[in-house]
Amino acid sequence: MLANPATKYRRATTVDMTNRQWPNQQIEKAPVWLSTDLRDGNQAIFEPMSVATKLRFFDELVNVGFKEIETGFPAASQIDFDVIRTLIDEGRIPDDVTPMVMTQARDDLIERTVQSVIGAKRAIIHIYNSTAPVWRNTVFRMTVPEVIDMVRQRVQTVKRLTDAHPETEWVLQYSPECFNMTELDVALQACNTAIDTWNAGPGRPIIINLPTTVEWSTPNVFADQIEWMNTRLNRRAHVVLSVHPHNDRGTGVATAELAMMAGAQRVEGCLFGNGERCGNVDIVTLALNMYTQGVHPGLDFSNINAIARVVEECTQLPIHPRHPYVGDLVYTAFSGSHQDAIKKGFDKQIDGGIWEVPYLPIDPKDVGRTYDSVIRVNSQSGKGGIAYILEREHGVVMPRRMQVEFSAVVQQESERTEKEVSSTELWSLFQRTYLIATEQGAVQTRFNEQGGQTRAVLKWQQSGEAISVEGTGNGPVDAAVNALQQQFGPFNVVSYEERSQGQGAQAKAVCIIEASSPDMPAGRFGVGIDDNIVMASVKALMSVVHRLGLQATVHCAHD
Ligand SMILES: CC(=O)SCCNC(=O)CCNC(=O)[C@H](O)C(C)(C)COP(=O)(O)OP(=O)(O)OC[C@H]1O[C@@H](n2cnc3c(N)ncnc32)[C@H](O)[C@@H]1OP(=O)(O)O
Ligand SMILES: CC(C)C(=O)C(=O)O
Repeated sequence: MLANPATKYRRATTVDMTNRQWPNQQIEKAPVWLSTDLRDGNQAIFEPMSVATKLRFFDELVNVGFKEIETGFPAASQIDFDVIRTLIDEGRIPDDVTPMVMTQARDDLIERTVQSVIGAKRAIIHIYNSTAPVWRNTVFRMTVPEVIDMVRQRVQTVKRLTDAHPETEWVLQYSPECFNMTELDVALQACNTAIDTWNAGPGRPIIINLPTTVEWSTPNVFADQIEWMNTRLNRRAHVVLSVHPHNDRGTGVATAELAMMAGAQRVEGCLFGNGERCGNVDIVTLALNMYTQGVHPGLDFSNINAIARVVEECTQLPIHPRHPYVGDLVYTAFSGSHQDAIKKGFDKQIDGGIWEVPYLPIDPKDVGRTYDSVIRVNSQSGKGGIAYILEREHGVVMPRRMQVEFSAVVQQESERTEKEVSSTELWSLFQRTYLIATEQGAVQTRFNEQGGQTRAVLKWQQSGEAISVEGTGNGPVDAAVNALQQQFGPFNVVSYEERSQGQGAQAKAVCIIEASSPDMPAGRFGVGIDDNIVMASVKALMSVVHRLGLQATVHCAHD
């Protein structure tokens, strides 16, 4: 890299404006969306799409809700010509959808382009030429007046060819390519020439499409450029002002959003930001950004994964796991404080209420995603996330102090393995920690009432010995505690919770007991799960005794 990049790179020209309006605007309604997936997107992939693939993609775009779709560059490729002809000849374009075809501003190409859409109900002919100084001087080797004259002549060609087919409703789209790098007065002259030559007016609509062909400035400069044009275009009421942002600086979405605030009525882009170099603006992100501001974008992403799979198959390009709204990881929190906040947010979230779950800007369900992987556990995770998974996937609701206790166990495990702890592994760790003692040696119990007291007899095998203990108390749990104290010495039940796991006939009782002992005054938790509530409590007691590290002190009543 250079010590002084200013010797090599020119800074974008700012717009001299004192009364800019766009910073005070908000995006209040959806723009007209044009998908250029089949044109700009198709220009940017290893293997351009076949006719069949393009037709499949077109159907998907219609399903998503696009009303304008650029199907290709028919004068450049037979495939693109065949696609648009198939769509028209087979009546595959819904009445409310308008196809667009693109061409350079060259007579021979325009002629073939118009031929490709003869017979369409409505069609947009899109012509472009670059207006920026480097292109004028290097590619076209033309002066400004010569470039303007080229625009006039090519629009006349489109007009002449389309006027011969009044059965189609024709729309002209003119793009001054590299608009963002063009002197504003030159861009305005080119656009107004197109507008006037087309004779835009009632029944003769025109789209003026202003691209950031190669993104060059901060988005606020582009917004200024759009506002400047918006207030100066001829016949403004008959012009649809469109933008076509690219993403070379990684600010394509911001550029489009500020442009909409500055007066853009239409946005061209691709699903998931495919397109030349760093992509066209990502229409999915733009649309869902609007949605999460409470403005419906008019596009339907309620099954975003299915759409993503179609796009991946058609483009043969994978979508990044962190891609906004759709990436595999974008609804997942690994870090403890995020997990804790998300769990609390879910607990508090009211069905049908304003969405207020921390760290999740959108309810994953609105785009057809589940809550399954919202929380994943690794060494960065904390108690909240672990508790969330155990509760959601295994129906175990841990009391707060137990969450702290178990998260230390999980932390140790994930640091030992240096890996994520899956939900299955988490459950197995939970079982090894809390349930193993009771599952290994099945306890047999007998309870009966004696003079208003409950008498408990507990039997189990321990190190090959059959143990049997007895105790009385004011209920089965109290009696069982007293019986176990005979065997293990004193311990004190600090808290007791019982809930059901599952529903209906399959439901089980989950009992969680916290107990302390003279050697472990801070206490430990034990868990018992059983079809029977009392049995779950006894198992939880056996578990907590084991976790307190209590050893048999008295061997009583051996069978
Ligand atoms: C920013 C964008 O995405 S714009 C879209 C770009 N997409 C494409 O180009 C894909 C399809 N294009 C193609 O396949 C080819 O360019 C074709 C088939 C259309 C034309 O191919 P060719 O006739 O071989 O010409 P080629 O592409 O090399 O064009 C160069 C000529 O066109 C001129 N030209 C380039 N762009 C334009 C334009 N927008 N309007 C008018 N003339 C143009 C150049 O000045 C050059 O003229 P010259 O030969 O007199 O110097
Ligand atoms: C709108 C056209 C010319 C385009 O693809 C671009 O400028 O990026």
